[in-house]
Amino acid sequence: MRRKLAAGNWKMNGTQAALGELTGIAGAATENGAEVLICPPATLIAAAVAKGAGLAIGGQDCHAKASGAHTGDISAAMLKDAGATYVILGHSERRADHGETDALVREKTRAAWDAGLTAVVCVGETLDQRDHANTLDIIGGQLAGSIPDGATAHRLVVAYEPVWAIGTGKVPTTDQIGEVHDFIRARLERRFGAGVGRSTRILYGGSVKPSNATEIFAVPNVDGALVGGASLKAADFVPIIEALNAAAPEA
Ligand SMILES: O=C[C@H](O)COP(=O)(O)O
Repeated sequence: MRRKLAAGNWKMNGTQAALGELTGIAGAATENGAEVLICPPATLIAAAVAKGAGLAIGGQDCHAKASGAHTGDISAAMLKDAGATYVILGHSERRADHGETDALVREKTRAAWDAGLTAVVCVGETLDQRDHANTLDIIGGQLAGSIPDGATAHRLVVAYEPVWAIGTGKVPTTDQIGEVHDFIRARLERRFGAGVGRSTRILYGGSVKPSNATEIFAVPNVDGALVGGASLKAADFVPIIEALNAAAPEA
């Protein structure tokens, strides 16, 4: 059985004052419900671990190397040392802003696994790619290129985030989400075997809000969400967690 996952990506938002939101968010995390993950800026990870009892805390990126002369970067082991258990990798904003390729994301994922972190590997098509009916080819290529051999359901989560849906208020239809999630599930089963493929969680991300969460979580093979803007405030994120808790478990 796949435990559902409500993941919040705070991106480059938040100072110490933002940690006050964690109390309300943690209040919605129950032992038998969805796992709740918050990925704050790196500066807040240790404090979030201290304050966010009942929450998993993650990083938003890590370097591919374990240590060395890489000014400004953070290794997977450093995230782990600060108390993180997850790290988001290959987010489209990093692919766009920092030129991250599938090959680099694969190296980072390997580094995350070596440090004992669960990697949330992001994939997603641009609007132009969707308009040219290339969505599944793009997703298939990103999956093949960004995930190293040796995946397990414990150390891998896949997040499907259409680039055109991030922060735009535009959301794919439930049929479009379902098509991509079914495709990702099939690719994971084909490459890593039925056991790993069926037990790996696949999140949807892109303009998830309290108003659309229930509909999205009813789509088969949607095991939760990677939420940006609506994870910054407990008042927005808690109803999303509750919608996930209310969603039927996967068949
Ligand atoms: O990582 C989160 C996604 O980029 C979604 O962001 P958003 O919920 O603000 O659209």
